[in-house]
Amino acid sequence: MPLVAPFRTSFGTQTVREVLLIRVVTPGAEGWGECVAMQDPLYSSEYVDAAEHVLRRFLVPALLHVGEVTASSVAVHLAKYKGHRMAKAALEMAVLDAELRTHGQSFGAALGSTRDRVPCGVSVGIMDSIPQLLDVVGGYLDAGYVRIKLKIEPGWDVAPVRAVRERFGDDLLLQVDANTAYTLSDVPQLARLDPFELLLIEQPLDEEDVLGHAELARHIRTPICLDESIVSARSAADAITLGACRIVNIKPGRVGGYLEARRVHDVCAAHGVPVWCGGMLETGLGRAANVALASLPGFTLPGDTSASDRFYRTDITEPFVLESGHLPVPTGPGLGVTPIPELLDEVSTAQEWIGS
Ligand SMILES: CC(=O)N[C@@H](Cc1ccc2ccccc2c1)C(=O)O
Ligand SMILES: [Mg+2]
Repeated sequence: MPLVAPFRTSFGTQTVREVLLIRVVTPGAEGWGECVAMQDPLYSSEYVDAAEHVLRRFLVPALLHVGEVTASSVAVHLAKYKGHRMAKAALEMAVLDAELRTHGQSFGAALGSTRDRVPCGVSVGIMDSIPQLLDVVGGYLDAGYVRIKLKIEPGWDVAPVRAVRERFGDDLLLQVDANTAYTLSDVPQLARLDPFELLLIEQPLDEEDVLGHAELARHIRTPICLDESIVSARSAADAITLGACRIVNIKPGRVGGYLEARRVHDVCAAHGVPVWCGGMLETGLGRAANVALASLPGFTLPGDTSASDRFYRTDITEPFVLESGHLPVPTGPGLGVTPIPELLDEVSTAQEWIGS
């Protein structure tokens, strides 16, 4: 799927999204899952071809051998295979969708939704110039987004943040995301962000450097939020206990599924740690599930649950359209959305049936 504009982060520039979808067929209903892995292993170790391979070779056969499968048992059946959380999450999502459609229950109702719409933030890429950045940010604010997140990297951090603060004022909800681009030697530079009263700085250091984030937290005022480091409820509890983060970005694919995402939410709530729903440039399928998740009570910060047109001119489902800075939580059975066949066909490059 082509992106409406190049999206540049500290780990590269994306112009196209290659996405792996899973359709599960059961006697009761069909279910859809979306794997959030990128085409290349730049955000994490997973990537589309690897996810496809591990699903075909190990994960789908494991479920086919079980026979009767429920969504809550998928993770147990797949646990013997290490890692591949995004691939596992996509499979569990498809089984959960089929199960919920069969019983006529929405994702929101199943996960514990307490709201019927969620406030939406937007992730803004690294730009070629400050004027271009200010134009793009202005456009998103005009569209109604309630929070701005700026991608940063060494050489593009203090100046863009200062420019956005000076242009749009101190009341703007503003945060940054480094995608692991800094090290502890950058502490002085990161401390220069403190005067701008950011909501948070997301994943400044390497995803495995939990103690480094705890050390960084002793030298900067901006609250640290972790993304890539949080791969499960256990890792969230460990990071919080070690003082590595005060806020958590929850991405169901990164933690192994929506059921684990709810456990991350519960662990963070138990520690009084606010969470928000991150984004992986999902189609309307993953977007529907993320908006439902983002409506749980502990999601007290606006997430990267942007409208479909933030990234795509044409989504494969009915588009999610921002209404007064919010997206409505789908109410239909399961995801509440399904791919529109002709739109899915237009972007499909390959498909494969794996049956028992
Ligand atoms: C919205 C946002 O910033 N997402 C990720 C980074 C990201 C960036 C580019 C991507 C391209 C294809 C698939 C996933 C991607 C995720 C983040 O929060 O760190
Ligand atoms: Mg991030």
